[in-house]
Amino acid sequence: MSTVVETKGLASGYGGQPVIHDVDIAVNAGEVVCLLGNNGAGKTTTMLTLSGELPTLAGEILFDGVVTKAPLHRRARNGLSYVTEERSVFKSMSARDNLRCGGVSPADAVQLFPELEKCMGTRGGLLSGGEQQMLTLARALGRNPRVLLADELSLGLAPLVVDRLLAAVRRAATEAGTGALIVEQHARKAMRYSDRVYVMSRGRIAMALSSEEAQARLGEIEATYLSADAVAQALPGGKPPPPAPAPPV
Ligand SMILES: Nc1ncnc2c1ncn2[C@@H]1O[C@H](COP(=O)(O)OP(=O)(O)OP(=O)(O)O)[C@@H](O)[C@H]1O
Repeated sequence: MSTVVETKGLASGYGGQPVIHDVDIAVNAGEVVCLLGNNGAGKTTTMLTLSGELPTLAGEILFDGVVTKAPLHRRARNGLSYVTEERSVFKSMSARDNLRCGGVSPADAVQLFPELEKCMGTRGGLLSGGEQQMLTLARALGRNPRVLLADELSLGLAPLVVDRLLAAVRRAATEAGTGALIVEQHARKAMRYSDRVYVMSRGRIAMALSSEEAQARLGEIEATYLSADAVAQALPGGKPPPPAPAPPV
């Protein structure tokens, strides 16, 4: 199995100040890998750096085994599709034109998401949140990317739509060999559709495990890294969680 994207000792951040440190991540062709972590853990910063939108401050990024410092548009030409946190449909263009200007045929998009057929003539801004994200993902996957980076694809969407989106990513990995790195709030769901999981905390990789193992340890992962208490502790000067109430005597 070939590694399509890899980081070694990666540090990156803003204004020359690192917020992620010593990040080692690898995604193989045909794999879905999930990046979990609480708010501010550094997931989006990692994705921005992998996409070429933020500069590397230390360490390196390799695409297909070759170190790259190329900007996003060059990485995109070489097979990277990047879906950002913000919904990225062109609001005044029809769904059909959104696809065409991404070089994707509407028929391919409908094959992936049949529910898009009825909205092809509708302006992007008038689509529901779920339809917008299906359109975005259809545009990203329609280019048959070697690497898909998807940041919070399913933010604020209904559980059924989340399943549709994650299943489409899974299929692209299994059937087309895309290597996908996804940031997801729905940890449990994401684990069901992925092969491996990285958990980030305070800008570092805290755990790297198979999705099966992550599912078995979900309670521990949530309590330590994803809960409100874990978020409070990760903040500068964060207080430890209050002690659990004493059992009744
Ligand atoms: N544009 C920016 N300038 C300066 N610091 C930033 C900027 N964007 C993010 N940060 C800081 O970098 C750290 C990591 O943020 P990042 O957005 O990568 O986390 P995240 O895990 O994606 O969180 P969330 O789940 O809330 O999106 C945080 O401390 C955040 O405040």
